[in-house]
Amino acid sequence: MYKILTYNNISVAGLERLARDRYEVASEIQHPDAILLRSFDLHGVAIPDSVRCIGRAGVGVNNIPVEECSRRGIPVFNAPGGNANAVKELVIAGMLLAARHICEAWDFARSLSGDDETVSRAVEQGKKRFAGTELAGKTLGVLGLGAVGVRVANAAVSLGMNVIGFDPALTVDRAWELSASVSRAAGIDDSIARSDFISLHLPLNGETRHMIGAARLEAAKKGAVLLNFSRAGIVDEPSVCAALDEGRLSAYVSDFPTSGLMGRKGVLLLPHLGASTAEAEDNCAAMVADQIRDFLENGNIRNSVNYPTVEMPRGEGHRIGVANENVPNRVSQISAALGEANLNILELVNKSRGEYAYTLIDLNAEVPPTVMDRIRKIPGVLSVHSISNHPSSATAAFQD
Ligand SMILES: NC(=O)C1=CN([C@@H]2O[C@H](COP(=O)(O)OP(=O)(O)OC[C@H]3O[C@@H](n4cnc5c(N)ncnc54)[C@H](O)[C@@H]3O)[C@@H](O)[C@H]2O)C=CC1
Ligand SMILES: O=C(O)C(=O)COP(=O)(O)O
Repeated sequence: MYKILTYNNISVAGLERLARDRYEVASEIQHPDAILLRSFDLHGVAIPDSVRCIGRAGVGVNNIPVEECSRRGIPVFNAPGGNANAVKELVIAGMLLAARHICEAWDFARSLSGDDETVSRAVEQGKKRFAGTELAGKTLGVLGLGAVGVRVANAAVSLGMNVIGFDPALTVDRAWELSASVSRAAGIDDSIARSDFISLHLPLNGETRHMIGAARLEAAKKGAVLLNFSRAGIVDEPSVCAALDEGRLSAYVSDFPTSGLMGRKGVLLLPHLGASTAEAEDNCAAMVADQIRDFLENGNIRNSVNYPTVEMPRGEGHRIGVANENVPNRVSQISAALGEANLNILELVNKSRGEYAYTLIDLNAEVPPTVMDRIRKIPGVLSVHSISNHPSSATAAFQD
């Protein structure tokens, strides 16, 4: 039995991929083989030694100590694109909420009382306070053209907006998906200076933390709207508040409430709802459950944020998976240890990614625990697992 420790509610569509006869899935469990979570903050949590991989049923992994996992030979999986459509739809809603003052107007309409005539009079007198602007013809600057950013950009084009975008690492696939009407901004400053709406779609990391600060916001068009469906930490909150106070920004639409933003004029807050649709929750949970399963049962790595993609079809051999530092001679030392134990390598795949590498080896016989220990002790080897000899159909299920 494999044991999966869950944090957060994981969609049934994902849990169903982990068959009850082979998987025990629970929010409290001893010696888990894997952790399956959404936004739960894993920083500061002692990850048990038994954990072989971590699956994030979503995209952002800033809630996971990825560096520590890498050093311990633990692949971290996520679900690229699995919730992108859900986020895109809420971003479009966010632009409309701000442009048409929908939240304030909704509050006003809900506050009305009296008979039909009284209400009707109040409506006609009050509505001028909520007159807005249209999206068509306005410029949207999209920062980060990944799964979400590209969809937001394309949807905005279809609403008649002029769209500019910036992504220093735009992939060829994303470039193909992007509408030809989206033009390229020279950089972040250029995007901000030219936009009526600025939408952030990049990961929170050391480079992007507080990326949107005072200097950049000073260059914004007067009355611009800033939308943040990425992470709170990408903006410098005091600078955003100052820009709102000065009227430099007319609204800040954020999926990440903080005490400093609550109740502040011009701030529209949603409770981290971007990925909270039935479809996105199902997609992400199913993708990540399949990836965890394929790793535990076959040693394959797909959609990992810290280890290379490694997939090897299952044959007759006895399989081991080794995570190691990406330095010379690791594979030769591993194969020497196997050879000295008279084990014959049938297939071997070794891939590296940055500082880390991963090797899958099929052998003619089971690797005895003493040899596994010997491999484990090779300097630079981070984790070694013997992979059960009952290949799963996880890959096939995923491709469906
Ligand atoms: N509100 C919510 O519920 C959700 C929030 N998110 C957040 O949105 C972020 C983006 O999601 P996806 O588009 O699916 O991720 P993605 O990985 O497909 O795209 C991120 C893009 O940002 C770009 N990027 C990185 N650094 C940049 C920089 N300094 N300037 C401009 N672009 C930069 C990357 O090159 C990449 O193309 C996630 O990392 C997550 O934090 C994602 C899903 C749901
Ligand atoms: O996928 C992401 O990055 C998200 O922010 C979604 O978070 P959630 O799974 O809804 O807690």
